[in-house]
Amino acid sequence: MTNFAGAVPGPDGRPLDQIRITGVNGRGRHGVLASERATGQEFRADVVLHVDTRAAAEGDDLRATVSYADVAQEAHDVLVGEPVDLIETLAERIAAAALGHEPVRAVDVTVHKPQAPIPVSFTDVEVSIRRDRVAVPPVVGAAAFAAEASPVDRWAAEAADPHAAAGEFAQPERAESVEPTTADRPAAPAVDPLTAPIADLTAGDAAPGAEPAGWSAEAAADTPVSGENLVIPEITPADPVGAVEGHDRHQNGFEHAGAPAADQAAPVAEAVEPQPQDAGMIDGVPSVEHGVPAFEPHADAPARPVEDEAIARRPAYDPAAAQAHGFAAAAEAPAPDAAVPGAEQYRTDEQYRTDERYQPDDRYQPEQQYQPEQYESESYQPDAYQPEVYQPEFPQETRQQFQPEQDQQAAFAEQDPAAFAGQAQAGFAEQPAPVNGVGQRSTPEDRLDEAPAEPVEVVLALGANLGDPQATLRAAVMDLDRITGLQITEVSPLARTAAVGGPEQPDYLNAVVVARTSLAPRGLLHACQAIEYAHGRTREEHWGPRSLDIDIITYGLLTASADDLEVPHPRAHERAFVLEPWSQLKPDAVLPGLGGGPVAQLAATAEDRQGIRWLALDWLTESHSGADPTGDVEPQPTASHRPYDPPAPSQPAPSQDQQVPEQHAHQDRTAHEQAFHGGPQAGQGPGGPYQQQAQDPFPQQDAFQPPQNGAPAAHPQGFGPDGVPHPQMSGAVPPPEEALVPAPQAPVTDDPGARAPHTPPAAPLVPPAVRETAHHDLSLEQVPVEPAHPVFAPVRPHPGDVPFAPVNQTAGDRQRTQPADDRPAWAPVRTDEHGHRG
Ligand SMILES: Nc1ncnc2c1ncn2[C@@H]1O[C@H](COP(=O)(O)OP(=O)(O)OP(=O)(O)O)[C@@H](O)[C@H]1O
Ligand SMILES: Nc1nc2c(c(=O)[nH]1)N=C(CO)CN2
Repeated sequence: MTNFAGAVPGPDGRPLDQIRITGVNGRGRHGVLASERATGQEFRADVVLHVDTRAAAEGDDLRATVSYADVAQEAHDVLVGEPVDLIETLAERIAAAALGHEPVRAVDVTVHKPQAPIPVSFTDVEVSIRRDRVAVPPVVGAAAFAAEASPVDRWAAEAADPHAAAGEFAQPERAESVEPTTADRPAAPAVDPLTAPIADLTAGDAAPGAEPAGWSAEAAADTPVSGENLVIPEITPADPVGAVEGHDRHQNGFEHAGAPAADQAAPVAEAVEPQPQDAGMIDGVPSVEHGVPAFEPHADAPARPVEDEAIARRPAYDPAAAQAHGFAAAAEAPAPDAAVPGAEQYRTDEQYRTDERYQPDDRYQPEQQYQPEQYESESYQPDAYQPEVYQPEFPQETRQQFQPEQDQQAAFAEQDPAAFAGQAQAGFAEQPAPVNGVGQRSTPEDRLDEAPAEPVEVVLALGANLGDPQATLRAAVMDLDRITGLQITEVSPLARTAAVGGPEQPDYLNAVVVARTSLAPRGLLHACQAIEYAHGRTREEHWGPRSLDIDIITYGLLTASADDLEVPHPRAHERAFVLEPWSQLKPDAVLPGLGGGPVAQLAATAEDRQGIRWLALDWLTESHSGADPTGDVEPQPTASHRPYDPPAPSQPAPSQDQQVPEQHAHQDRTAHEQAFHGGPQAGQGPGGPYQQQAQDPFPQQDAFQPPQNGAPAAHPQGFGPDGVPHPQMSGAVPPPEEALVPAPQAPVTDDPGARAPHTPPAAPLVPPAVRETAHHDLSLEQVPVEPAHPVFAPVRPHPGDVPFAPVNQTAGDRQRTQPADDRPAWAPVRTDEHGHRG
């Protein structure tokens, strides 16, 4: 009954259990036809609740799980409630209601419409969605973000001031706070170092953790929702429940937000094609298309204002608000389900509450069913939480984050009652304490088992040098993004790097992804390891060759060490193969912890920096490692058959010393196109529809200039350190030069005077981010933009822009972040059920 394969992993990485409710019936008036509105018809819902049921089973206690009766009732209420056009909307609302129950970590909803007005014989129409608790806050308002000093600046300021108080980049005892930069901000609560960067991003101009300044529930309730200010994180393809974060708020005091939630629900849900999100990373069977979302907001939609971000954090569907507003109107119509036999079977809340078997003992307060306080009771939390365990490592302020939320809030309230009250109104005060999948704080082994209260930004490093590394890394990116509780936001260029340490082995391909996660650090480690294993990872030799390696580089600003996991990764600070792609993606990134600092500077001085052979921008959609990205053909690298024999040059042959790898690369690319896609214009390329461009997507050699003093000689084929194809590799084709970012040549300098001043460009210059992290002066170097690059826009085409569109970014977001450039920043990777790109 569910269309989603594979269990959803819980915060600890273990698969969650499932509670299935099938065939919830209701007669509703949903549909786009007037006749459907007038007469109504039958709708049916199936709901799968992904819950950890162990604690409930252990204590035989309903309170530790979710009452299926409640969820069934809520599903029924939606089916018979306010008429909407789409069954997608119904599914979204039911999912939101289910996720309103704390123990539910994810939910699958199928809505059936067996009597749909279809003029041919059919059995049923159904829509299935999976939603989970990871909510990605809205794309950062560029202005709000730009107003902040960059992390590097803050780091430098802190490093330069010997008298500086505990700062954000300090070692553990000083790692807890991110200072508001605006004097008149309300005082913030102690900031959770895990979530501080995210709080920064999401709170816009407000203090970390606070609702945006000036926002009030009442004011937001009056905010009209239109294509202009409609916020879409709730329903972006793999952004399953932006609604849910808001919904949590509903559950915790947000229901007073008022009408717009109900108003919002219809346009939001009907505008976007739900994209199932498969948690199948365990079995490694991709079943998701990261496609172009159906919904695009108004072309000149403004960057999301702060107020919009507040709205974005509210539920897409708020049953309470709907009841008060949307449903009230619906109630004036004749009750569509009045005569549905058996409807009363779902009306069991009351039964539960009056049924002796479920009578609460003195601890049981139905209205507090999943409130955090309940878990403070002895039976629920005998030994779960012992702050003193952590005391030696943490100063008081830092420990605050591991105290129950209520304690933090009490401290905050004491510190600044007014600010506290403001936040309480906006839902802060009643946010649940971090809990595991059953709504009950588990006994953490250590803090690496603690799930964060809010999604945390994490940086993961991927590496591979066996098999078809590029294909593996691509698949790994998609697998990571499918983890329930993890959502990739950005992907770095791909670096080919000389192997560091270990035995003699082939070069690596390395990349870095930035993601947000609601998983505990250890849960994230296990999920990453599951993906490693799914891709054939074995651990035979220390630092030996491997099909896939995924390291957790950072987990927010957390600094923690245990036998099995250390964050930040203890060797990240010295590894150019991690730092360089990371700094390309995030030029301002700062590595916290011992040996940390600005990533670009660390990259510049890392010992293995010379081992960075090239960086490719378009690796998610173009093949640089030799394997056919469609998976149809597996080219064999042999002396007699190169994967992509270059065709006869269409240009005058370059002189010997001009025959740089880029030339090979370009030729190889063209040959690749001919071999696998019938030539450059042969319909849909591997990157999906965005690659169908009128102009030759692979410009001729003379259409652009190769980097003047940039890219070092990459080996035109083969993957061995000496350029000879390695027997274990399927061959390596360097990317075409338009996809290359010059690899580092000289140490980076922070002295702007050391860089030649920019002359007015005849053509766009190499983007600053590239220049600054390429470690040499490219100020006069020009790169062509016409004809269009095939897939990726250059790194950071506009200051402050997102360099690579998040994997899940919507078309609307692309428009906002790439206003002056109609080339796609990122072509969605489409995969079939076997993970092959279509
Ligand atoms: N931040 C981290 N990310 C991933 N694994 C970690 C981390 N910290 C500790 N580990 C532990 O390291 C163990 C070895 O990991 P792995 O085999 O991937 O190491 P490696 O990649 O060969 O070497 P390196 O850790 O130097 O990258 C893992 O089983 C894991 O428990
Ligand atoms: N170039 C490169 N060298 C390595 C890598 C890697 O990913 N890239 N990983 C290692 C262990 O994790 C050891 N050495």
